[in-house]
Amino acid sequence: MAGHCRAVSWASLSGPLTRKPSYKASWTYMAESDPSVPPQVQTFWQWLREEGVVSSKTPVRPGVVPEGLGLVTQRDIAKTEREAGGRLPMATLYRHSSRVYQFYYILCRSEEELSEIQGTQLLSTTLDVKKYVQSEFLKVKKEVILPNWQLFPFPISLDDFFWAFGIIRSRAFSRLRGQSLVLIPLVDLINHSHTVTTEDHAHEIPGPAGLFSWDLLFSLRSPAPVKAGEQVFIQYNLKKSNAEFVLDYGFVDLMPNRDKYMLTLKISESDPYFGDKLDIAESNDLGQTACFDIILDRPLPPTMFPYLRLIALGGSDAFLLESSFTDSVWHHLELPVSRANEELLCRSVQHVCKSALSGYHTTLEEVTIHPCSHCF
Ligand SMILES: C[S@@+](CC[C@H](N)C(=O)[O-])C[C@H]1O[C@@H](n2cnc3c(N)ncnc32)[C@H](O)[C@@H]1O
Repeated sequence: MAGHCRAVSWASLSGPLTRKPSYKASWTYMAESDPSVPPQVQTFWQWLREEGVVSSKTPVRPGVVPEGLGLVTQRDIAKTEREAGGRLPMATLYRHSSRVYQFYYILCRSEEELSEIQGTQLLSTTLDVKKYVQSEFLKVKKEVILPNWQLFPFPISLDDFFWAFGIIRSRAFSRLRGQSLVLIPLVDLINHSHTVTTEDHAHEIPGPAGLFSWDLLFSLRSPAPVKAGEQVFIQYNLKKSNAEFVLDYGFVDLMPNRDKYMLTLKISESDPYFGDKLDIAESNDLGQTACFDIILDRPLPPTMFPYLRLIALGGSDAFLLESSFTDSVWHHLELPVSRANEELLCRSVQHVCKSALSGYHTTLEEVTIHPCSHCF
């Protein structure tokens, strides 16, 4: 089978009713499986070999790596080769490879365990997502599962639903033509590295039938040259904060600028100048509530201080809210308006910080890092 390119189409990725493109997997070479990978993965790999999807010269194979399982190259993938279309074409079908399905994992933590992250924004986001998944499950159960129970080979529990939700969040590829999300099992073994600075890795290419075919190859391109035996990495997401990384993937990333605190500010409805302040905020693309990402070691968001000064505006400074200042008020707010206004905004920021910090049950000095058996 060496050198033979065989395509397998994955019905799970498309259906005749949707008329969406179906993906095909193609491998140009053959590969041996790594004996250290779990038996299920070996069985799956064997099946792929029997189907002619992989071969001994397949450029990557599943391997045991510090991140759990990953994709390890069998030969050098050179830069020129990559640019000339040296792809890692792949697609598979298998389940439960990961040592830890992290999203599922954090969402399924008990209230007591979650109290370890008490005070963090991660806790409130996790609890919100948990509630959302639970309510979605009830909806899906009522509208899809119960009316079609005969289609499901086993009862589906909330736990199964959390599992599926976690799989999608941590393993699906997005932004492909015709599909908002795709799950491609073997490809989903690819791990993240902060050293990769581009998200450009997933591509669709026409299948053997050409441009007008519904069959597409999913092509994953290594963003960097990789030496034989090394792991291939991609960049999962350049924009997510570390809290989002933990929620979606279960780990924090080393890339700078991921440590964010989202400061939420609000113009109070009981403010005597509420209407005027809201008009000014809205004409500067902000609203009654505005969220500002405070990133460690980075300058504060430029619109945060004008917004804070606007919220604090009152007393003898309230003349700035008059209509004659409509065009220039924001410009004035970019610099301190008065000592009283500046002191008020400092006090309110201090108050926000103190109440955020009071949510933690330990101080930084009291925190001891416990080695965790689930961490890599
Ligand atoms: C798409 S899967 C990758 C395959 C996964 N390692 C496995 O064993 O199935 C994503 C998961 O891999 C792990 N992972 C990926 N990149 C990682 C990294 N740089 N550090 C730690 N864990 C990582 C996380 O558990 C993440 O949720």
